[in-house]
Amino acid sequence: EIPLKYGANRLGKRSDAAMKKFRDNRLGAFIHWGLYAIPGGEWNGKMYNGAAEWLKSWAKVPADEWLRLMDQWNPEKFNAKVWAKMARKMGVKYVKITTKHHEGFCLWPSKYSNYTVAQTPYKKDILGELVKAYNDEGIDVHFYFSVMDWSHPDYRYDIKSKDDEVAFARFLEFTDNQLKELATRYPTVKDFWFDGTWDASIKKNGWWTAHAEQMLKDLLPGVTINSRLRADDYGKRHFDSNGHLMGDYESGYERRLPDPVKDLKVTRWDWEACMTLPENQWGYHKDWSLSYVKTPLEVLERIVHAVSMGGNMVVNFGPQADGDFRREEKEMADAIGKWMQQYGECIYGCDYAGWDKQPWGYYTHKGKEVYMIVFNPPYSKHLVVKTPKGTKILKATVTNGKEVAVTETARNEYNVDMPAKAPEGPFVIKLQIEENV
Ligand SMILES: C#C[C@@H]1N[C@@H](C)[C@@H](O)[C@H]1O
Repeated sequence: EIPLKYGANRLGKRSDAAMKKFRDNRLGAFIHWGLYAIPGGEWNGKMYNGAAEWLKSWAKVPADEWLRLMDQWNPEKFNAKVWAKMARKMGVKYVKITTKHHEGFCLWPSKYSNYTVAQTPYKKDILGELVKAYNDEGIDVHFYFSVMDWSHPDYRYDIKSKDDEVAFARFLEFTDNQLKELATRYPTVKDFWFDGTWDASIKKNGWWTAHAEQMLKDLLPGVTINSRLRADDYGKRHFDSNGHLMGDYESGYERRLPDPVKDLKVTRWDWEACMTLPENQWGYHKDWSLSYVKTPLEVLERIVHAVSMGGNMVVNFGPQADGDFRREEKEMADAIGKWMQQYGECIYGCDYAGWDKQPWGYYTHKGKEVYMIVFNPPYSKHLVVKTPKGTKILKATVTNGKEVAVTETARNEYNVDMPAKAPEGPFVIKLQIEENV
């Protein structure tokens, strides 16, 4: 192996309680909320169909002009308790909040920046209100933090001169200060999800990424850190130059998922995917007609797909500037919540089953049980199941406890009958199994 000073600190999955909780949570929500919610994708009368939180970039708005949006930041409908109840009803076990996105506006009153909620008409600590409200509902809070900061004069996309080096060193110190501030002000935070780490300036400072991870772990024992923060001695990201995962879980699956047959390598490590409802809108965009918007069924399938491969799924919400959510997002949260209420046991605490993928849907596994989550019921009314060598199916029940017939058709092959009255929409059959027979 290539000797590395800033490569992976650990081989294999973390096995401590904090990581187990991260893993068992399985379903999270993303909150992308910042100044970008005010223009909602429109600038000087022109609508941009790129991601709304990148509008400053699409419309080439100078930082000082963009940050003047702070004068309008006063979400009069914002109620952290209402947001937390919506998350609980959706069945998410954690929420990732954008503490600071690329624009540099901080949802907390950072003493290291003039671009924070404290300098807006709203004044109050939004992040603090949200952390308390979610925690009071038993929901873990994770912090999204963008290293790239378009508001900061010392940010550099690349390091091409001594001046760049000196400025970027100041920037990294500023970033350390903000991270320490977040960790000490909000000690119940469970995870840092870093973004905006793809520039050459970060790749050339792999040492800092390892330092930032260690600094947070010293301040918050058990905290989890995503792979996207990390760059090794040679600028390799997520996986170091020896192919080992850096950070505690892979975070490369943004708006995409590993193939359930060809990409089974992901089951060897922890990973978390995140997704948007439109094709690519994280922050609030006024006009969702500009791209396809996923149905609850399509969102559900992505959640189940991720868990079936041993990953977590985070579904994104982009609150309006007034602090309320758009109708489509409220309806989505409601629809997912109804399904999770009925079938959540096949998601929470579940993992990759290691059984061959079948066309009718997905498997998840917990203890002595394997769950079949059926999205595509076959005309044959039989669900073909192939178990690994040495594994037998003892019994199959639908969630209301009713048994369905299981017929062995060959060694390690079974037909599991569809329930006589198949429920509307994706449903779950629970298999009692016996292994090493
Ligand atoms: C690119 C990019 C960013 N990564 C996603 C999680 C959003 O924050 C988007 O703006």
